[in-house]
Order: sequence, then C-alpha cells, then structure tokens
Amino acid sequence: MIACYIINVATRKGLPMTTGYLVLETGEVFEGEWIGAEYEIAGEVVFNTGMTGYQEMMTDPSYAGQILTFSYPLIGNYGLNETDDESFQVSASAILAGEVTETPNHYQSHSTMTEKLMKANIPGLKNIDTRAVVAAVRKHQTVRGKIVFNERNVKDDEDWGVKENAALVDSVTVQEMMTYGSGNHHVVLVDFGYKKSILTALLENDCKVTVVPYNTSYDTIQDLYPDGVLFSNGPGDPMEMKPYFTTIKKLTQSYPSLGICLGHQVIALAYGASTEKMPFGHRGSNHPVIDTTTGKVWITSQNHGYVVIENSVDSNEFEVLFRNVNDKTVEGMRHISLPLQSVQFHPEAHPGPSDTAYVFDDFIKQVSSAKENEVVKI
Ligand SMILES: NC(=O)CC[C@H](N)C(=O)O
Repeated sequence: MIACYIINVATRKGLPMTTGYLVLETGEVFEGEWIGAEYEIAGEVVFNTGMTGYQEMMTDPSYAGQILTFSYPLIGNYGLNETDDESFQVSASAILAGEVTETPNHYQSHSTMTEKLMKANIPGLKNIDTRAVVAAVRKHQTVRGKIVFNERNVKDDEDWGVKENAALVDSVTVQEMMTYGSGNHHVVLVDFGYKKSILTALLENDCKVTVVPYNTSYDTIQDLYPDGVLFSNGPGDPMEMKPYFTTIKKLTQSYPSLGICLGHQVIALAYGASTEKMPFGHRGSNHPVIDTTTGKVWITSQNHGYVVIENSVDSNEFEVLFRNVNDKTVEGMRHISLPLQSVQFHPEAHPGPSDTAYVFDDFIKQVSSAKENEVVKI
C-alpha cells in the first residue's frame, strides 16, 4: 500500500526535464526541477540536517507519508549502494534537494539519486531553494505541502490525503513474522516500520531475532518464548497505536524491553504518559542528548516529530534518563524496577554517529541477566 496520497498520475513521459513546484498549504510556492517518478503527491514537509546519509534517510520507514527535504546542499555525490537501504522501499513520499549530482563518485556506488527515485517510483524536486523551504517549515512548525506539475494555490484544497498513522504503519510493517540469525538471545522485534540497522545491531549482539507485525497478540509473542522484546521506530502519530497499548504494557512487564523512537513513545503512552507534536521535529545526525545520571553528552541520530511530555511521565515508575541538550525534551526513560528502557534517538545510527550503540549492549545485558535469574519472565 502506498502511504501517501497520489494526486495526479498524468505523466509527462518523453518530455525533457521540466519544472515542478512545492506548494505549501500556507500558500508559499517553491520552484524546482522534477526528478524521479512523474506523479503529484501530498505530505507533511519535513527536513533532515544531516550532511550525509541521504540513502538511509529516504529508506527509513519512519518517513512514510512525509516529503523529505535534505538541507545539505549537495545530494547524491557518493551515489547510492546496494547495502545501505534501511528497508525494502523508499519510504519518504517524495524528496526535495538542492544540487543533485548525476556523476557520483564512490567505489560502492551503484546508482544515482535520480535512478533510485525512478526505480522506487518516488517523485522529487531538485534545484529547489531548500534553505527557503526549511525556513518556511520552521516558521509554520508543522506544514503540509504538495509537489505539483503546475504552480497553483492549494490553500483551500480539502484533499490532502494524509493517512491515519495506523495506515502508515500498516504500509511499512512486515506482513508475517520472520526469524533471522541463530544467536543465543531470542529477541522479538515488534515492527512498526523497523530500520534494518536495528535488526543488524541485534544480530551483532548474539541475538536470534523474530520480527513480528506490530499488531501481534501477547499470546502469540509469548508462544515464541522471547528473552527480550524491542519496540521499533515507525511513522506517524504514536497515539494512533492506542489499541495496542495494553499489549505493549503487558509485554514490557513480562520481558526485558527496549523501545526506539516510536517504540519509546508507545511505551510512554502505554504507561499513561502523553505525547505532543514538536514545532518542527528533530531530524539530523548531530542532536546532543545528556545522560541525566552521568552528565555525559552523546551526539545522536534522530528522526522524530512527536515527543513525550516530561511532566506526564509518572516519576514513581520512570526516570527520565536522557534529555535533549538544545530544547530539554525527553530523549529516553528507564523504568524504576523493571528491565525496561526506551530512547527517542536512534542508537543504531545509520545515518549518524554510533556513540550510543551501547544502548543495545545494556539491553542485551538485561536480557542475559533475566535469563540467568529467571526473575522476569512470567
Ligand atoms: N523515527 C520514529 O520512530 C518516528 C516516531 C514518530 N513517527 C515521530 O515522528 O515522532
């Protein structure tokens, strides 16, 4: 299922590169050159400030339903390779870029950005003023846009086609469970749209991993006899996962658990906390977070638009373990008594720094000690 709404499938096949427009619901129009698939599309416009990592970003399922702006001015210079996709699809609904090179230079490069978009059937605009787009997104905070063939005012459009989060997650979750690896620790990865790097990090930590659809029942997961459960990243508003909060809470009370990004948000919600939309999110590879217990600051990879509201977290149950250095928002929590931790940032990196990869080590330590003590499983 396509996560975003295709507006117009009129094609311009055979015509040379033509102009295309980003039109915002607030009325601004930005001109660029069309690349990739030839259809019009709508979505929330977001921006990522990473200087590298465009391949990992566009294939990160958390971008489903969003028009992704690369703020770094030169995109595609080291090409795209056969190993760095974070999923089986380009998940962003469309991309916006400044200069896009057609002559990448890297020994692993396998395709250009334009070829990748064509193959994945995803549209984009290049040579668009991404600085102005980012300024507009920052000004309006959350803003939807359309990329269209002809300049027009979309202010009064009713049809934005942005799907409910449940549909976004449905478009990226696995259809049936799959098991990978043969390590000593069996981890169930609850898939809201997992990044491949999370699976890789677990496999590198001596795990056997069973990826299950996000709506798998508690009993089905229990029958897998997991040693631990990881709740993945994913697209959309975490509140839309409400029907699963009871299962999520029960799982975290039964098995050592780790939540990453959307996984962190749904755990917080399952325990009664609240989330809210941020002004324009954190998307980039250099977001500093402070460990509130050690005072150490880590540079993290991030991609989120929602955040857990700190004063909604029950301090008898959780401590806020990480906080964003810039805006002080919650970046991670640790349960007071259960082996349960969650992070808003991406310890698996890809793209971005892997300074916080130790979060996986800590999770596996909890999994191991729970197995040794057999005190956690019911
Ligand atoms: N990377 C993620 O898991 C993103 C979580 C959620 N969709 C958000 O935007 O906040």
